[in-house]
Amino acid sequence: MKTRDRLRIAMQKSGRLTEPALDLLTRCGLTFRQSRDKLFCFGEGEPVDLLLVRDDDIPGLIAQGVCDLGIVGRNVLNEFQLTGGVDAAPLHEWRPLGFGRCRLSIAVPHDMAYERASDLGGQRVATSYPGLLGDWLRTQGVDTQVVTLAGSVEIAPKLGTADAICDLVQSGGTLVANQLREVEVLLESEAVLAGPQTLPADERGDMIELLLKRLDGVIQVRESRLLLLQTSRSTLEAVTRLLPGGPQPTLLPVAGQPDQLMLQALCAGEVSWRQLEEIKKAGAREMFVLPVEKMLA
Ligand SMILES: Nc1ncnc2c1ncn2[C@@H]1O[C@H](COP(=O)(O)OP(=O)(O)OP(=O)(O)O)[C@@H](O)[C@H]1O
Ligand SMILES: O=P(O)(O)OC[C@H]1O[C@H](OP(=O)(O)OP(=O)(O)O)[C@H](O)[C@@H]1O
Ligand SMILES: [Mg+2]
Repeated sequence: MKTRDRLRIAMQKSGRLTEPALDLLTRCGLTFRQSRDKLFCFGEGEPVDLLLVRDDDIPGLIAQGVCDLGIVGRNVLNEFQLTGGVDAAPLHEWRPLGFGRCRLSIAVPHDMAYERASDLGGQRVATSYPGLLGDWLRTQGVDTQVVTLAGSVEIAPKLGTADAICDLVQSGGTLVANQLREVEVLLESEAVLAGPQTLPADERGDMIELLLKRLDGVIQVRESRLLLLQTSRSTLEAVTRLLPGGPQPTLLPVAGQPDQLMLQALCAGEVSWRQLEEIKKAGAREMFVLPVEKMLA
């Protein structure tokens, strides 16, 4: 295949991962010219283009070298690794991206007795993930018939085409609506940045390394908060003890008030109202929690 000098990233054209994936790439400083109804988006600033496709096609496009990277659910990536056939050059999960969280679970009708995997012996389980389910059943040593369906898996037990199901669960609402009970979690999933196991040894490899660094910065700050507060020197120790985890806080003098200090702390996650109230009780005042926009270590 002709080598490209621009990086090409595959992502879902229209679905659950589309908005958060575009948002993430935008935060990494990438902008695109084409309208999103098109299959191809040309990158304006950096030499990075997008291919907008069905999520199921993303691992194959990377394995064939049509795209250098893809943003796809771990469920789809791992299923491809198990069932992709000749196309299935081993892929690598370069980064978990923290959105599109769900799990692949086995669920059974409320009236079916289930205590352990062996209870599935001789039963039929419907799924759109025959690779992941088959792999799990093998590790459990259970002989179960896998019924592969493209969608609407949750109604298979009612239709009598299966005894149990193996499907994605997020809120659990679909299971409740279909009188099903979740009994095993096979995979915890989220969107990931997938790519080949070894990066291309040309400019595209350099571009991927740059993108990974930016992604790390974006992912790290997405949850980060900067906490600013004032405290007197006498309450500093008590206040510091209550600070949420993160690197050592910075202390600054307050002009004209020698016993007062301004404290600045980077917190790894949300700072709740309750935490703020506790810190205030310990002697802090003038507290601010600020989102962090960019960070470069
Ligand atoms: N409740 C959920 N149900 C299904 N997938 C979810 C859920 N929450 C997060 N996801 C993740 O989002 C991914 C995309 O889900 P979506 O329903 O948009 O896919 P799709 O219908 O297969 O889309 P496409 O048209 O691209 O094939 C899933 O593969 C999974 O990783
Ligand atoms: O636990 P929940 O929050 O209910 O989410 C899980 C459900 O969502 C998905 O279906 P979707 O609504 O996308 O329909 P589809 O199966 O036709 O894609 C998935 O296949 C489950 O059925
Ligand atoms: Mg799909």
